[in-house]
Amino acid sequence: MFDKLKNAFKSLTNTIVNSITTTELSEDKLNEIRDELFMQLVESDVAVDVADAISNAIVNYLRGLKVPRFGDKESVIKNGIIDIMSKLFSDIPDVDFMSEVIRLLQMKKPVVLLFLGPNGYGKTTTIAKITHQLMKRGYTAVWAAADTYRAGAIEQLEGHATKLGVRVIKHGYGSDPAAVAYDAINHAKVRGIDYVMIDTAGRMHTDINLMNELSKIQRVSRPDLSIFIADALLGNEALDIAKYYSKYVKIDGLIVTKVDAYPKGGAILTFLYELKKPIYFLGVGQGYDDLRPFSKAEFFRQLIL
Ligand SMILES: Nc1nc2c(ncn2[C@@H]2O[C@H](COP(=O)(O)OP(=O)(O)OP(=O)(O)O)[C@@H](O)[C@H]2O)c(=O)[nH]1
Repeated sequence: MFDKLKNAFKSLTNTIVNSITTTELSEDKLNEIRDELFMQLVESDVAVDVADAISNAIVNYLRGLKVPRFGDKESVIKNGIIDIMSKLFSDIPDVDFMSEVIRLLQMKKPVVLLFLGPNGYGKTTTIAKITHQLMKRGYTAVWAAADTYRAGAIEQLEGHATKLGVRVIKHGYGSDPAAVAYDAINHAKVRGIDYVMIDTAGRMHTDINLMNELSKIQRVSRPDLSIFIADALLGNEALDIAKYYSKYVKIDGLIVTKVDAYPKGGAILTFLYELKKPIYFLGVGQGYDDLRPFSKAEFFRQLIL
């Protein structure tokens, strides 16, 4: 995964290892390294501002750096770059999603999870994947079919629900989605169900009615976590949409889908840097087990080591 982004860091390390000696790198060489890294990051789908911040931070680290003549240059440099990346992204927490939702359940029941994002980004599939993970650990869930707008949305949710053996709380199309969410939470309270997953509509994101609708669902259901589903393949578009959503609804964290079909990898750095929200999982396929917990530290190690 992320081959293009990994190659960008690999060629960066190679250039540095081949140029750095016991003397410092010249300003000309540093500029060359910065420009080359910037280009490769942008080609790997990292947004321009983010590519700029990363290449500047790395060049600042290299300025004045000397490595011992017989030292292991490569590992000094790789670890240095990991350190710089960790500092640059230090204001975004790493959250272990499963531990967090299980911790929340010690304090209240049901735990309410709200899923947000445009149509087709993978909301429904992700709800099914997370439910499957929770059910494997012995927890119970109910789903709220709060996309009462798009024809077929309820049936699509029910398709996954049948496979997993989950109850779907639904009203008719055109009904108030906040009422569906409210009913699902009550259902869970009465039956002692652990988790409520709320599926929401994702039609044209600039639709102000949709934003008001989502904001009402959030007010009524008071979710413990509101999760934006971001499609990796749609990088910058997904970023703009997430920013737009966040003017109207609170977003606690992200799940990035379709990473299996996305060798570039750069959108992950862009989402982290621009949105300053934790990424809980990466979606890596269409099956229910195709969900990988995400950790920044691990991601940087994968890219650089
Ligand atoms: N390869 C891959 N496909 C995925 C992933 N997540 C979702 N998909 C596929 O993306 C398509 C859209 O996913 P849905 O879950 O239907 O998306 P949605 O956001 O609920 O969209 P609507 O149903 O249009 O509201 C489906 O074909 C999924 O199987 C993933 O991580 N990897």
